[in-house]
Amino acid sequence: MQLQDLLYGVAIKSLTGKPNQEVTGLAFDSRQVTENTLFFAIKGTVVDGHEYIVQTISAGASVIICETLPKETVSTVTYVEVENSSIALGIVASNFYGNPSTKLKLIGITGTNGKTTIATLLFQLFKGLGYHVGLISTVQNHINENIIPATHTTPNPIALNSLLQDMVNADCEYCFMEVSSHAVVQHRIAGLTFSGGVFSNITHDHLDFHQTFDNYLKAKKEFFDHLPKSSFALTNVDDKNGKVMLQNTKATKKTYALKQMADFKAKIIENKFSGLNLNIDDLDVYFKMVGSFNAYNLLAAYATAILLEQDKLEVLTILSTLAGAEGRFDYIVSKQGIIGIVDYAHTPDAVQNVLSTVANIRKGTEQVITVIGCGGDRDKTKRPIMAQVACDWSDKVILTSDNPRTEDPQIIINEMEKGVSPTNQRKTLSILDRKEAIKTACHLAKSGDIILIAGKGHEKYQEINGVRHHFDDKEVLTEQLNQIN
Ligand SMILES: CC(=O)N[C@H]1[C@@H](OP(=O)(O)OP(=O)(O)OC[C@H]2O[C@@H](n3ccc(=O)[nH]c3=O)[C@H](O)[C@@H]2O)O[C@H](CO)[C@@H](O)[C@@H]1O[C@H](C)C(=O)N[C@@H](C)C(=O)N[C@H](CCC(=O)O)C(=O)O
Ligand SMILES: Nc1ncnc2c1ncn2[C@@H]1O[C@H](COP(=O)(O)OP(=O)(O)OP(=O)(O)O)[C@@H](O)[C@H]1O
Ligand SMILES: N[C@H](CCC[C@H](N)C(=O)O)C(=O)O
Ligand SMILES: [Mg+2]
Repeated sequence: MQLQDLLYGVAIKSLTGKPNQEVTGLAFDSRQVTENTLFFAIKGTVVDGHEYIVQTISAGASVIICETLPKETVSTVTYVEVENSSIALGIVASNFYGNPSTKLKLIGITGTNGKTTIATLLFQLFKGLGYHVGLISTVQNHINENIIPATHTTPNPIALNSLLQDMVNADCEYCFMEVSSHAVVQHRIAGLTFSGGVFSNITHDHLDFHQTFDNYLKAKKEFFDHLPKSSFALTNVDDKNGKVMLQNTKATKKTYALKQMADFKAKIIENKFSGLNLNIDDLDVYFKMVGSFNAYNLLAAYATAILLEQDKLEVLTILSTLAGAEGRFDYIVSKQGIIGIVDYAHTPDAVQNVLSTVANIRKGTEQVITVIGCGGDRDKTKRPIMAQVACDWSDKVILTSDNPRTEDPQIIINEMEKGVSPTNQRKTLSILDRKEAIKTACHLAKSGDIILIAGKGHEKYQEINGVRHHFDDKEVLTEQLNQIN
């Protein structure tokens, strides 16, 4: 493709060299550069991509997009100076792949918790309604029936636009995607045309990356600030920051809530292990999904479908049969009648939501045993709070390892232990090995008891020092529950 066409929509500060270079590939990583590649020099959280410019030219890069021009330039190479290389990457990637987001209806879902659940429900719902559909999510990406493994919640702009182009080629009319706050700040969604945006909620997470809650909130809000006038912006007004999200959006504002006045309302009639009974837009409907937090997710999916002009009865009929995403309140009952739940709760709010759901639906005499850890190289401030919430809502807690990544897992556990109050200490154990922790929980449980394994949900690995070792909470839990008599 010609450079001039790729640069359409990019705010250029200066251009040095031929403006009509042929570009056959894009890369933001020097290690991916080959002949006639356009290289984007990006200042990252670890290194500065500008340091690799010379190396990429030796590897065949014909165009460099950068924020600072190198002191020495090469005459055969075109240098495009921009204010922000990450924004340019989003716009150029979109042009390179034929602006696929304009050729289908792209709906973005943002919020601390619930993104995967809402996006997956919408994907399953629209497939059930007979459409060709795409999904971009933490668990996996989908083009209709085809599964494409996910590396991030929101992929980088090259992977993202390539995926969207494949969806367009597969005749997808809709794509439901998660928009993480990292993706907004790093402009992974720059250049995309959204038909709608959905906000689930905002609570404590990712303060390692955003530093303050206010920055985190601004990142989420920025997604709505950039939505086009032709799109809709749907927000949860039961969340105290729900209205803030839409303050400056040009999109058509719509609201949903269980407790406040809203455009889309639902009321929980019954909340049991067998599912939810909701009154939704004046109709009583039974759903397979469990927990009041899932009432919000179901309502968000329902409202989105109605805003996308789908038939109310058809939508509710299909939604009532769906189970949501893998590893979210996924439960099994052992031969002895022990209930084992695997859930992806990895924030204080999510842990509280899952455990309060358990508290609401338990009969009263059984014990709740929670196995929980916190990820390494992630927000350290949530560690003691997650342990505290787990203790406040459980009869026994086993603190263990999650994905330690490059950190010492024992130090992570020590930081969690700081949240355990003296009165809660007697119900808390620390077992470093996650399998041992799950095994111990199963041995402590008696018939009727409820075991929650929190934090890793669908994940099939445990990441230790850059290596992903096979680990599957549900597999281990099932195996251990089957072994006890
Ligand atoms: C903190 C973070 O988001 N990091 C992402 C970021 O990396 P970075 O800014 O640290 O990059 P860097 O290593 O400093 O490098 C800077 C630039 O130099 C380039 N480089 C680097 C080395 C080299 O030899 N040559 C070279 O050209 C890099 O490709 C990059 O363009 O840009 C990379 C490329 O897109 C991402 O893969 C990487 O995700 C890391 C792996 C990650 O773990 N991200 C997580 C935190 C994340 O994004 N999570 C959210 C979900 C959060 C949620 O669920 O709510 C997500 O959307 O997945
Ligand atoms: N609407 C909700 N409100 C609060 N907690 C929720 C909600 N939906 C799900 N949760 C909790 O959060 C966990 C993660 O849910 P989900 O995967 O849908 O969120 P996510 O926003 O995609 O997370 P991530 O940021 O990791 O991608 C669930 O396992 C559950 O414990
Ligand atoms: N998207 C979240 C997932 C956390 C899952 C948890 N198992 C962990 O590793 O911390 C993150 O990257 O922060
Ligand atoms: Mg997700």
